[in-house]
Amino acid sequence: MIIAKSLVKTFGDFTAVNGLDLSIKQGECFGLLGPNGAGKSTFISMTYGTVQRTGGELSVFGHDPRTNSREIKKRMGVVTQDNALDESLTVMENMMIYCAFIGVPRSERQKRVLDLLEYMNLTHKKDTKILTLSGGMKRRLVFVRALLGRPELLILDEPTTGLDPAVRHLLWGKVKELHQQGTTIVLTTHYMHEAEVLCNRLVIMNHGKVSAEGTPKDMIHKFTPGFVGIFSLEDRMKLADLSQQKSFHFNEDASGVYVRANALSDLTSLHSDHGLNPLQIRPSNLEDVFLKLTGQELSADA
Ligand SMILES: Nc1ncnc2c1ncn2[C@@H]1O[C@H](COP(=O)(O)OP(=O)(O)OP(=O)(O)O)[C@@H](O)[C@H]1O
Repeated sequence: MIIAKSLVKTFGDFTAVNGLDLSIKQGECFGLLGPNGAGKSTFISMTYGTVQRTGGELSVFGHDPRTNSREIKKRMGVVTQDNALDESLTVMENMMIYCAFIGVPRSERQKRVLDLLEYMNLTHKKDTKILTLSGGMKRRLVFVRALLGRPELLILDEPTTGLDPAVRHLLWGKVKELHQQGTTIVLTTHYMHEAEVLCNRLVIMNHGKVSAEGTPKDMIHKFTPGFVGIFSLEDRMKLADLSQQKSFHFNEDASGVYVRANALSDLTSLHSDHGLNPLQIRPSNLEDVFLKLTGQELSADA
């Protein structure tokens, strides 16, 4: 559905996307992860022709966005990072104007808007001015807007940033539902848990290209297998010594010392053999992979 080959985008002498290769298939919920500035939004903007590529190849639904972005936009819905709603108009007015803009037949507009407002639990706000909506309501409304064209492909650019847990969980449910109904989804997020919950496949981007690709499970298994024990900072010296001897992966930040080991028993033995009590032990997760691959892991053995 989206194929990028050696894709490049430069802004002046700065290269934002630097030889990106990826292929997103119909029916996937595909995650694009990467640190700030990795080139995720630039890539997304290239898929619908708002940003023109500098080099390489890009096709979406078999079309080149450089020459055929209209065809692509008809079949795609986008939840952008900024809401871009007309604050002085009501919810209904905003959505009706958007329906006209994307060419929904006049006779269908009202029903389509009302159905989607219902779907996103916003019916009671239909005559309310955007100005008075909460951040969570505005985000849900941007989802409504993205779905008005009944897209085959839904692009979600950091869809839950800044939202409270209840709204985030509600949106996760909706994304899962849309995916189950056959919508192809491309998601960028800085919440690793969100990517683990929603994505069947993902890439981690760094400096404008793909660092790693796979299912969340495979990536964890490949790059950071095992378990992580979190210890108090007071234990840092003892743990640093033991990590050298036992080749544990050892990191620390302001909240504690993180020790990753392949086997759970390696961590529990720190308690039985050395009197070191973990505050928590958890299976390693996508955040561990992300920190490792983007070079942000503070590691004694790095
Ligand atoms: N129009 C532009 N002109 C100049 N530089 C740009 C432009 N758009 C993006 N960039 C730069 O390209 C790089 C990649 O930006 P991009 O927004 O694609 O990253 P991102 O991975 O989406 O980051 P974030 O997670 O912060 O949204 C950044 O360094 C950014 O400053």
